[in-house]
Amino acid sequence: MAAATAWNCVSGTSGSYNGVAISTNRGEVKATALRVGRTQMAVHEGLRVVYRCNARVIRGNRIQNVKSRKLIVCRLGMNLVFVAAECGPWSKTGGLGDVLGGLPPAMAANGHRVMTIAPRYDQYKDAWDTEVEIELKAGDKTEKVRFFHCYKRGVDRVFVDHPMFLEKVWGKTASKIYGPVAGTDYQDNQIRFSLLCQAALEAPRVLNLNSSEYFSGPYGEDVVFIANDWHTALLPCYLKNMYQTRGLYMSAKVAFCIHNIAYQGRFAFADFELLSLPDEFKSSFDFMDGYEKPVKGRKINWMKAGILESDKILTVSPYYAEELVSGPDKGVELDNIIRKTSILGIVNGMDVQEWNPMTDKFTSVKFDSTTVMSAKPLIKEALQAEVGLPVDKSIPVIGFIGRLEEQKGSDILAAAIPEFIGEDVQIIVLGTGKKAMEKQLDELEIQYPLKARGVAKFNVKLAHMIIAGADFIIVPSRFEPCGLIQLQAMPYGCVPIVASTGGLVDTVKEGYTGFQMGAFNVECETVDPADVTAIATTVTRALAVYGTPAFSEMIQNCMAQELSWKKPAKKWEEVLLSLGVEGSEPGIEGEEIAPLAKENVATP
Ligand SMILES: Nc1ncnc2c1ncn2[C@@H]1O[C@H](COP(=O)(O)OP(=O)(O)O[C@H]2O[C@H](CO)[C@@H](O)[C@H](O)[C@H]2O)[C@@H](O)[C@H]1O
Ligand SMILES: OC[C@H]1O[C@H](O[C@H]2[C@H](O)[C@@H](O)[C@@H](O[C@H]3[C@H](O)[C@@H](O)[C@@H](O)O[C@@H]3CO)O[C@@H]2CO)[C@H](O)[C@@H](O)[C@@H]1O
Repeated sequence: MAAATAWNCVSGTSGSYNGVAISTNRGEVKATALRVGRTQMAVHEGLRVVYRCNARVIRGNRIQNVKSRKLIVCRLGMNLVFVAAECGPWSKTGGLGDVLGGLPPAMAANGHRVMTIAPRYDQYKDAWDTEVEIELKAGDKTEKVRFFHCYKRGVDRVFVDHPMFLEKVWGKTASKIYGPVAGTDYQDNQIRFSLLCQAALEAPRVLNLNSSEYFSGPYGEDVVFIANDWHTALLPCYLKNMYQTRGLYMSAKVAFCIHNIAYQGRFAFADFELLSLPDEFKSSFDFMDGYEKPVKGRKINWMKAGILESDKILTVSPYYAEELVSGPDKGVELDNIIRKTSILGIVNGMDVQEWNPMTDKFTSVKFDSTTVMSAKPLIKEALQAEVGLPVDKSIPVIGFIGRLEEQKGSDILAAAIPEFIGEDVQIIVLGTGKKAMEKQLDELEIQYPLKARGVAKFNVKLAHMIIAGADFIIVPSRFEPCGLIQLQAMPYGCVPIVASTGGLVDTVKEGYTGFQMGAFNVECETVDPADVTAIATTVTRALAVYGTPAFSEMIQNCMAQELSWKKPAKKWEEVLLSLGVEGSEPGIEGEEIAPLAKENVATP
């Protein structure tokens, strides 16, 4: 066993252990510090990351087993600040909120100090006023923002309070985060998200956070910011222009993660004046396209600037990373920019506490891989009864859950249903979004009363019932950066039928854990007849396997996978460490610090 670098036992049973290695019940750890009890760790050569575990302390040729739950092995770790417009469960329109809910606790579990910063859209009952108020520039005005805070699952959850967030969304639903209705944006979104980025840069310096048993005081300046999607693209610009020019945050770095390149934040070129940035940044924002919206011709493009000004560009699956640089169609005209910077894809994890068939609070029967074959038919009957379809456990049921936008291909599915509905099958479609697509859902029941149901609602309970009771989940996306639905479905033995795009390629193996339909036409204005045929033929193929031993095997393959945030978090750690922020060190392998907090669940 290798000797560890300097480490220290701050208090408790055993004195000082300088210069030894320890092995823990989570594998060998080269400890850089050791702590016993709740005593706040005195910073020892900058070491402050702590973790509960049992440990075997090896001192020369003597091995000492220390079985205290209070024993904490410490390594340096990193200070991580995630910034986003959504943060589940407090705010969510879709997968972005889920990622901000799940990845930060997984990073904290590995011993890093982790903060998320998102707007305060509502009077969250678990987040308290820190009474820290700062003044920020917003266009030609000065605005005061306050920070609210709570500490959950090992993460400092920080919420930026300003009427531009709270007044617009409070009392309404989380789908109003970006605009009054799907497809329409608030006029002042640029000011709103400029405030978010500026506040995010202040938070690590001004907030004196002490809720954690393991950390205290402000995060300081040696931090990695993880900016997510276009709303946070100003952050690297402000970091350079407002701080580093003053000698602040000199070693801080920004990783920019693209969750969906379809939304880039394109605005009139003249709006650059609103951003409180000097002209030297103009070229990073400068963008020409052939579209008339929001204005004809030259524009600013927030995401382009975020990509160019950040230190590392990531996205949410390796295959999507390839698609983004493949050409203007899939890179949505930023392919040339991303080719310059390069990009890395890490597949998302999913919330294994919420999506667990053994503990699911929305299903009457709990199951695992040994009981799935007898449990699923019972849940299927409950599902059929819930949506008003004929109750018959022998009929294969296909589910769809998703935002009703062209991305998700619900319009292609609607066109394909007549092609396969003659088979012995039922289909249940759940989603909200564009009104025309919601109407398509309403029509399903009229057209196929005994076979199909469309539910135009955001309904978490029904989403769980579909995933637990349906035999297949269909994901006919034109493009899909990662996709969480197929991840959520597989632990329930709900076999995915997916378009071959983005993360759906990385996470669903043809014939092993699901069925691939081939890549669809990414043109959003048309429904390509070839894609309609691909859905119909693949569904027919899947239905032919239903009920056979091969299908049981697929169910087992799906359920055997480890789809939590654990593995992705390790990959994220590797990338963020490579940015070389002062004082950063790897964490350790750990379990989540506290159970899932579900006090504020946003329902768009
Ligand atoms: N009507 C409804 N009722 C209840 N629950 C519903 C629902 N509609 C959707 N959901 C839930 O919302 C989430 C949607 O996840 P997706 O991965 O499909 O995200 P989305 O496309 O929004 O996000 C983007 O970001 C994520 C995260 O990076 C990427 O996975 C994805 O490809 C990218 O497009 C899931 O948790 C799902 O269960
Ligand atoms: O989780 C779902 C997606 O949520 C985010 O996307 C939002 C996007 O960032 C916003 O700009 C807005 O998008 C609208 C767009 O601005 C507007 O021009 C028009 O095209 O309609 C769009 C939809 O209303 O809302 C999006 C959420 O609906 C997140 O950034 C994505 O990664 C997620 O996929």
